[in-house]
Amino acid sequence: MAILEVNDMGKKFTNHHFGTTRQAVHHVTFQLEKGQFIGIVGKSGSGKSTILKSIYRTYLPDEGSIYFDSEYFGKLDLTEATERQIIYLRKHEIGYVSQFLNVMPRRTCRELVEQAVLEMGETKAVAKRDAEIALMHFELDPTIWDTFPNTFSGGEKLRLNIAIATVKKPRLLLLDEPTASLDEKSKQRVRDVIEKLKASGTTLVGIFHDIEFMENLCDQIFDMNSKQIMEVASDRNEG
Ligand SMILES: Nc1ncnc2c1ncn2[C@@H]1O[C@H](COP(=O)(O)OP(=O)(O)OP(=O)(O)O)[C@@H](O)[C@H]1O
Repeated sequence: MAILEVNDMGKKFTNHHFGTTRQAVHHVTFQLEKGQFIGIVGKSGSGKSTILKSIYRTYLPDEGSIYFDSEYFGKLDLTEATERQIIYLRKHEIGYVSQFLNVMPRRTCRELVEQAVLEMGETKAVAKRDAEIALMHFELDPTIWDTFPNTFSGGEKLRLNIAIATVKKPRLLLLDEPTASLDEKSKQRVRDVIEKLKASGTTLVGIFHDIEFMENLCDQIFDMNSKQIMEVASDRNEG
């Protein structure tokens, strides 16, 4: 059974001040089974982020449906889910990583990762252990674990962002160019975590400008230009 089914989804933005309407995306259809990864490719402004934000319900689509097979609620249309359901899903089942760190202020790096684990119902001891493993994996220096991330470098913020989202092992993970300014070694670290999450059943939707990075991880690629799925040969996934 599909974990995520996007059916003929569309979203337009109206600017009341200028009296203009822009169709950001139109006719988006794809489905994902448990543990699959779909990559979205297309030129700048073609609506890639709009698709992710519609699934996360930052935006409410005005056409089509987005069915998510929730562990807690069962199958539900995210375009019709209540705010309470969306809040629950964001906390427990659907993760979103962008290039920007958007976290509670005055929480240390370590506390932020621990908090993410605690939200999944784990004990304090497990949260401490998993947070340290994640921070080490993403090579955040222990000297900054107990400091506030507002002074972190761009790359450190990105790596912390990915650590917070992935430590929860969400059922569905949305990745909006999270590796944009990372070096090759850090990208490899992100790839390792994505591979582990896939193997443990996390379903992923991702946008990466680095097509090579994406191709070897993805089961499907959605091309914004043709609105078609390009199947990725399975031998490429094994390589
Ligand atoms: N909140 C918004 N209000 C108005 N227009 C928006 C909004 N969000 C996106 N758009 C418009 O929708 C279109 C698609 O934007 P989107 O960010 O989804 O593209 P993208 O493919 O992710 O681009 P990029 O690769 O440059 O990040 C753009 O024309 C953008 O201006």
